[in-house]
Amino acid sequence: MSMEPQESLVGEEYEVEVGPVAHGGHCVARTESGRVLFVRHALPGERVIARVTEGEETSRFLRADAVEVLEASKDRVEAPCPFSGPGKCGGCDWQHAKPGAQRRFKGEVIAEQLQRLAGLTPEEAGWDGTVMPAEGDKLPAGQVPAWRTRVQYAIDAEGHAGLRKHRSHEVQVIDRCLIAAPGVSELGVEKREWPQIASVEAIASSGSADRQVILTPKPGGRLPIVELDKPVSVLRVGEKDGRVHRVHGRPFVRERADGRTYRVGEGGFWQVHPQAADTLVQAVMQGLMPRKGDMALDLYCGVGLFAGALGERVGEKGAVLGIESGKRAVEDARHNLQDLDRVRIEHGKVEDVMPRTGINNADIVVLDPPRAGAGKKTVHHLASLGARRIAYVACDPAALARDLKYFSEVGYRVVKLRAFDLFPMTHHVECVAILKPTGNPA
Ligand SMILES: C[S@@+](CC[C@H](N)C(=O)[O-])C[C@H]1O[C@@H](n2cnc3c(N)ncnc32)[C@H](O)[C@@H]1O
Repeated sequence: MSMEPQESLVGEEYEVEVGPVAHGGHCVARTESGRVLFVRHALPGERVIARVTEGEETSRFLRADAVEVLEASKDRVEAPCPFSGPGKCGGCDWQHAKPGAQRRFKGEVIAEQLQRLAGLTPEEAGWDGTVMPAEGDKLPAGQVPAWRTRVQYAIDAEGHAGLRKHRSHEVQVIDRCLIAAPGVSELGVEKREWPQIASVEAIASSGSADRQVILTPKPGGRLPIVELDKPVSVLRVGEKDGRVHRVHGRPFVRERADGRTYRVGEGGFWQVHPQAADTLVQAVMQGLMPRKGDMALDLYCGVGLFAGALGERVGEKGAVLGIESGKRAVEDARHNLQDLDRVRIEHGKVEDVMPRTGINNADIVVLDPPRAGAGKKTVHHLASLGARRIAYVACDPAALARDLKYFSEVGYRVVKLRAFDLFPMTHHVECVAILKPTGNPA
């Protein structure tokens, strides 16, 4: 292997015609010599000047920003956020696109991943090709949905709060994040200084008035007295153990979904969009159609969102088993579902707990894995349980498509797929796929 220093192409500019959207919040373009560019801040069909932000002579592809638009797409709008644009905040990918176009791009990415990794057309996946906005997010032109109930602020060397630039540790200082939920903005994290602090996560529950900040001090840094514009509970990340500890106030926030209250402690997972938990529960229950007496699994169950919904529906003769690897989330799930004695929560990794507990059958299954997906081993194990329906909740269409392919190898086919825009302005999208055993019309 040659150890010659490679010539950086950062700063080089190319005039290009912009091609389709690719997974990750950018578009594909080619230079005259055929080199592939992943261009941010561009839209399909535009002619732009793309300035390279990452890459060398020998790189397989280059990353670039559209720094000048020569021919604009009809989908382009002026980015409503002043901190969006080349070299600025990396949080949003599609501020410069109309909301309908953003959803269309996300749909194109899902279609491409399904075709490439699972060999499925939208029709074969039981998908109408649409990406649905969350309830209340269809706003008049120029208005932006303020949906983000959890914001991870990075703190710069002077102690100012901001957000990280794209693929960088640099901080874009901001005075307001346009997509932050009002409960987060009202705290005024951006208005004060945070010496000795590396990051501040601000959480505003959408199901209660609970507000929380989780502080990560710099190495050796001391915690400040936290005075914000609204009362908050304060937690900190321990320097030695990396775990979240209570400083004052409640160590959890209370969220609501499907008519139940869920305690979410110490930085545990909860969907970030206020409509997301209810939207996903509804889609999963419509797809699984639980029956009284069913044996149900909720894999990667977090604080018990789907286990709670299933526990309500399978009746006293049914049973629900949730599996979750986060210790604190398991405690919360057990607390949240203590009134449902048919629900049991096991602590551990799905791939370890399933074989260990000897689960060998289930009527219905929901799985909601992290971005990496479930993987071949878990998919194959799941298929052996003989469930009549499986609901797969996915935040990464590439991992979903790969896992759908694994399911198809072991006798399960996707019969319905729905996609939801639960992350407006960003490239993220949530999918719910419903699978049935091949050849089973029920
Ligand atoms: C996308 S979240 C879903 C949580 C829950 N279904 C919800 O909607 O609130 C994924 C969860 O899986 C957990 N997790 C990650 N890897 C795991 C594994 N290998 N086995 C079990 N749980 C895992 C995480 O701690 C997280 O709570």
